[in-house]
Amino acid sequence: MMRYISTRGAAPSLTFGEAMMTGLARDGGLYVPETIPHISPDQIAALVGQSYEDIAFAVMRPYIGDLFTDAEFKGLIAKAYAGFGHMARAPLKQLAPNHFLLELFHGPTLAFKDFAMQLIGQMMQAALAKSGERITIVGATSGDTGSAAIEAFKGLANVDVFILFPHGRVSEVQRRQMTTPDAANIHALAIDGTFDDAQARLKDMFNDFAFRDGVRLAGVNSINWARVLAQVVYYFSAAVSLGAPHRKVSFTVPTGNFGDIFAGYIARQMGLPIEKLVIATNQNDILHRALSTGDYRPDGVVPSISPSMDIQVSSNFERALFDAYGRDGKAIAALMDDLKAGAFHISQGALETLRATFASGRCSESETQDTIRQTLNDSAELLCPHSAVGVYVAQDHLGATPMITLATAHPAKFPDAVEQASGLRPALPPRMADMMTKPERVTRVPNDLAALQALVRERIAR
Ligand SMILES: N[C@@H](CCOP(=O)(O)O)C(=O)O
Repeated sequence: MMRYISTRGAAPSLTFGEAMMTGLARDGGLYVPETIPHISPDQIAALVGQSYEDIAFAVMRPYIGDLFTDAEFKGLIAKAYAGFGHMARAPLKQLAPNHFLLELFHGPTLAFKDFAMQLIGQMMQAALAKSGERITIVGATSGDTGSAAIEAFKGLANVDVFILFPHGRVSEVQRRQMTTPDAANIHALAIDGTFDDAQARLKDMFNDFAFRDGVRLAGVNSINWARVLAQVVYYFSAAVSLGAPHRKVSFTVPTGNFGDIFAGYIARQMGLPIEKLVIATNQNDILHRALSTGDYRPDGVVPSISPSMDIQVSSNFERALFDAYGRDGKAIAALMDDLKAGAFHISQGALETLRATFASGRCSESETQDTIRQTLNDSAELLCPHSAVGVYVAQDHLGATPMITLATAHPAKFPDAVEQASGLRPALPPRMADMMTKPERVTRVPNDLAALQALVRERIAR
């Protein structure tokens, strides 16, 4: 049965169910499968024409061990995607010759995060129903993960959800998606700091074992392997629509915490014929700089019109480094120690390994705006700023291989930025129309571990 190991090599290996409920490994690392299951060209060919749900089952089944029976797992997948607003779940649109857009924003909160969050919501509920346990989820968000988690877990009796978002650094729609749900188990916390601060405090909570065990802490960020796994599926669904396994494709991914593009990497490792995975960054371009120079050096988060990507410490890059360093946990632990001291340098061998799979590019604020305007004119597609970053960077990598750019969020989540760029103000779906006038429930919190822990303890004791 599949086991999961830590990228830092000093935590016990776990089953899928344990890794899903654990979040961060106890040595501070991230869980990855001990081996990556291979899908043969014939098995990929058999996915052609299947529903998104059937592809999801075929791709994820080898990873989940005996946590669920086949029938249970199929039932959870069906429930997870039933609320999506598009029959195809992740439809492909053509933008230009050999350039396609994968629309990942038809889920309940209008962002790609719903693909994984809706499913892990179902899986965690089913696992908790079997164990009878109660958990405390703490999540860090730069805008999209938070609302997706709240939507997936609101109102559940055995889960409390605390979402840390950077005060004043998410769009109004993103903020209201987190602050207007009135379920008692939801706690929206606006932290005085950046997303990197929020994610660092979240990891601090996991690394404080007394706190972690005391509140039964669980994570739904992409530090949780189950999040990454669910996102592998749409790489398969898109690639088979464009001719895989007989034709290669490439993907460009607007990138922040590196979870989404890492899911593409896993699809490639499984055998999906992906030529290149292109990392698209906004002005917070640490990943582009790291791939270009080998230097991974955070230099402060600068707010942008694509706020979900305003990140300098991309958690999942650690998973890619783990493979690039030949799965040497000690080497990864040393790099992460260097990062605590300010930066790390990627060895030449590891850099070449990364460059064999990944390319990268950066998009400025004005290029983002121009791309929104230009894409509307040329293809009648209104992009959100994050997707525009992807489309801009993809244009430098177009060629004989079909390029699929991930459209990670609906433009209506960022109406001000989109209107400023295009003159069009995208409307929220009618089901969300009252959100802009509902009362908000939010607690402003300092960037301070002890204060956050006290707040969590106090709220769950109520
Ligand atoms: N861009 C994300 C940041 C958190 O990423 P995650 O994939 O680790 O949950 C967001 O919008 O919250």
